[in-house]
Amino acid sequence: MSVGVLGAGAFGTALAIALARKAPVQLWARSETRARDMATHRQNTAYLPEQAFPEQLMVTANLQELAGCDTLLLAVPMQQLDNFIAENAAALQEKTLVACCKGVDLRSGDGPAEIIARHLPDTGFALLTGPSFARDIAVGLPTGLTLACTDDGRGQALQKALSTPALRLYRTTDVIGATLGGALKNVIAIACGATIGAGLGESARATVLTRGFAEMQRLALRRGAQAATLSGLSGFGDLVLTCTSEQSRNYRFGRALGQGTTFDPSVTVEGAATARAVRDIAARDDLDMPITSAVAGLVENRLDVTQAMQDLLSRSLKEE
Ligand SMILES: NC(=O)C1=CN([C@@H]2O[C@H](COP(=O)(O)OP(=O)(O)OC[C@H]3O[C@@H](n4cnc5c(N)ncnc54)[C@H](O)[C@@H]3O)[C@@H](O)[C@H]2O)C=CC1
Ligand SMILES: O=C(CO)COP(=O)(O)O
Repeated sequence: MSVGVLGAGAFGTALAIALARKAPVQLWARSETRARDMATHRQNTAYLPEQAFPEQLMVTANLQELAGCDTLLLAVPMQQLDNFIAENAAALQEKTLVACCKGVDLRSGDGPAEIIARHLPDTGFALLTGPSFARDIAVGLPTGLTLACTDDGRGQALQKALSTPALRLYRTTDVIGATLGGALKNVIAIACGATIGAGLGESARATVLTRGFAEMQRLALRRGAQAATLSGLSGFGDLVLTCTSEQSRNYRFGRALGQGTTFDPSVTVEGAATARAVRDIAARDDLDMPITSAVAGLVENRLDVTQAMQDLLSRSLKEE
């Protein structure tokens, strides 16, 4: 299997570094200047400074140079995926595409599998997701991920090719569960960050995390996911990591909301758009997702954290 990575942000670069420790990898960046800078300095100074590129990592801004790769990892932000696939469909045909993004597209309500199937119906698809910070993967710290692929034969081949001594992939055929777990945990991480940022305490965060997990399960099971996937790395595992770590951008964005401070708008925060997309899906499916709705309200500046928590606390008492 010959692997290329599309998208040279933090995650694409980290995956390329990890995989290039065992085999040649081509990393594609959309900016020619950035690609040249990375090729010269053998590191990604913008997104992952001080992580030296292995010898077998090649960088290019020319997609044609990845023509020989049969497997392409897509590491562009979720809200850019549709345009990215549409613009580059010709170069992506007859490849196995492994989406590495986490989220739900705001315009269509779709995940990566549906978006790719719309543009490239005959293309093999898998999703790589789970608890992992880019820097940890780049450094070579032990990390477990979920590889979801409905075609288990393809899934097995990908699992083998994309695992390394430090990066351990677990396999599932439940693409729906893996997609929704990875998408929704970011929304709940924003809520947890907001809870801590507003000074509401760690006990409150534990409740938000746990009730957020109940929302994740409610939506995912309704959409056909398996409960075991939600309890696995791509669901519960990533939820715990993202809701409790200062490394998480979603958590830090939420914390800034709670503190009433500004947050750099250029930073990728997948949970912000996903909260709005999922709030709309839940309304259509007649599902109760109060924490997700609250995050959507915070993101849209219709609510502040005090009001959002007051709304959650004043709901009628329920069975767990
Ligand atoms: N950073 C992390 O620790 C992890 C990130 N992810 C996921 O990976 C995905 C990408 O995130 P990051 O790499 O962290 O984001 P990032 O903000 O570090 O990088 C995004 C990259 O995508 C490129 N990009 C944006 N729009 C594009 C377009 N239209 N065409 C081509 N390239 C485009 C940017 O130039 C940039 O290189 C997200 O869905 C994120 O949730 C998943 C696990 C860990
Ligand atoms: O997905 C991630 C960890 O698994 C990265 O989280 P952030 O996007 O919140 O930084």
